[in-house]
Amino acid sequence: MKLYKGLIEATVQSLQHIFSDKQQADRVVERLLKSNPKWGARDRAFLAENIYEIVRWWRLIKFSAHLEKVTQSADFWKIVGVWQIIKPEHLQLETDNILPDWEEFADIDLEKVLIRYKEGLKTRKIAQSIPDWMDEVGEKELGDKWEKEITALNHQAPFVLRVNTLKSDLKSVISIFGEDKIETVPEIPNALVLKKRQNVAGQEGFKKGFFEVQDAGSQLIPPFMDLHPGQTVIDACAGAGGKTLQIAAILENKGNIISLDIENYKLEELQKRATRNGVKILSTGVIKSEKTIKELIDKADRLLLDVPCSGLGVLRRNPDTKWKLQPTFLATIRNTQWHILSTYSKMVKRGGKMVYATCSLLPSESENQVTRFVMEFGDKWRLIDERRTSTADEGYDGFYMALLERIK
Ligand SMILES: C[S@@+](CC[C@H](N)C(=O)[O-])C[C@H]1O[C@@H](n2cnc3c(N)ncnc32)[C@H](O)[C@@H]1O
Repeated sequence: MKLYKGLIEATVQSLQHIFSDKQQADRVVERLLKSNPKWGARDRAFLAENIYEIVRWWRLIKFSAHLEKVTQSADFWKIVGVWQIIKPEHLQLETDNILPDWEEFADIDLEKVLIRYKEGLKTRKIAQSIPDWMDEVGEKELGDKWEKEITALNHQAPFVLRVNTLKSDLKSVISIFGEDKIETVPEIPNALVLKKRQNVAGQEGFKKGFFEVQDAGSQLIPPFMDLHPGQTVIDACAGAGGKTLQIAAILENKGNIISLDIENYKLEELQKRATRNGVKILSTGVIKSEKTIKELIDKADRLLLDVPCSGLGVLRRNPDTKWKLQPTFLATIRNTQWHILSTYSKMVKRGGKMVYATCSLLPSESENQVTRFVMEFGDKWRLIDERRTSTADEGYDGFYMALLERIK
């Protein structure tokens, strides 16, 4: 594709916001596209894809560009230029005609870039573009599985919808997009994969709440909770409520859902989404202190603990996590997870069930927390089932879920 200077300039500025100003990549892209409504679909796709792919392959590009640090505007231009050379579809072209004759690209030597790129491919942490510490933790915790998972997590995620059965059905949503543009997912009855990424938020069907955007792996979690209409369900780390909405659909709007979080703005977003989705059984509450939890002791038939985590299982969607996550955060978040699991579990009534879930690949955030819980609270709880999804083997985001029953 011919490179347009305006688009490359916008890419450079966006990367500066992400790496120098530490802004979130998805917000930067969203703002960029919103503030330039005149750009056509092709330009928008080019920008979003280039920015995300450069964030994903940042270390490999930096290495290929022979850059120690990327701080000045000229460094960012070089990064964008080098990416044009090593991006897979251009590597296949075997042409030396990739970069336009712009002064910003003047010191990029294609031959040198390709030699350095090939050298980088020999070392996993450079080839897969991850920080040293992440490669060490991944290898230590996952052994041989690490390489194939991190490789799979470096591909663009599929674009998955969940049909909202409170307002629509599979057939109707398929007909909105056209049978040739969408695929079903055999294991997940209400999941649909759009073959081509598109902005669905502006569509009538979305505004009417007929479907939501939700990864297939995430859609496996609410059905894992053994839900039945009429139950009282607490979603204790609800965020903006992707899973709350699905729980409401499984309950057929019968029963009660109490969605909690420590962040009020997320619950406000959930309320808006719930209205759009036709959810009638939801109340929300901000967790300000332990009091909120104490008031709900023994109240829940089902509890979902979709705990905060490293997010290593969803790197396909949030590649900037690679560069923002710090090893010290892992220790802190494990403590938070343990606190949530050991104290919030009291909200489940006797005979009730809870699901502990993470979007992390690491056993230390997932299996090991549940093993510890069963060791310490085995007189009251039993583990019924566990599941881990694999991006490499199944194509879903990397989730972990454990179903536990309160027996006493
Ligand atoms: C993995 S996200 C939840 C995603 C959400 N369940 C969904 O399906 O969209 C974890 C959430 O836990 C919240 N959180 C962090 N610490 C918490 C705590 N101590 N108690 C409850 N929620 C917490 C975060 O604000 C975040 O929204």
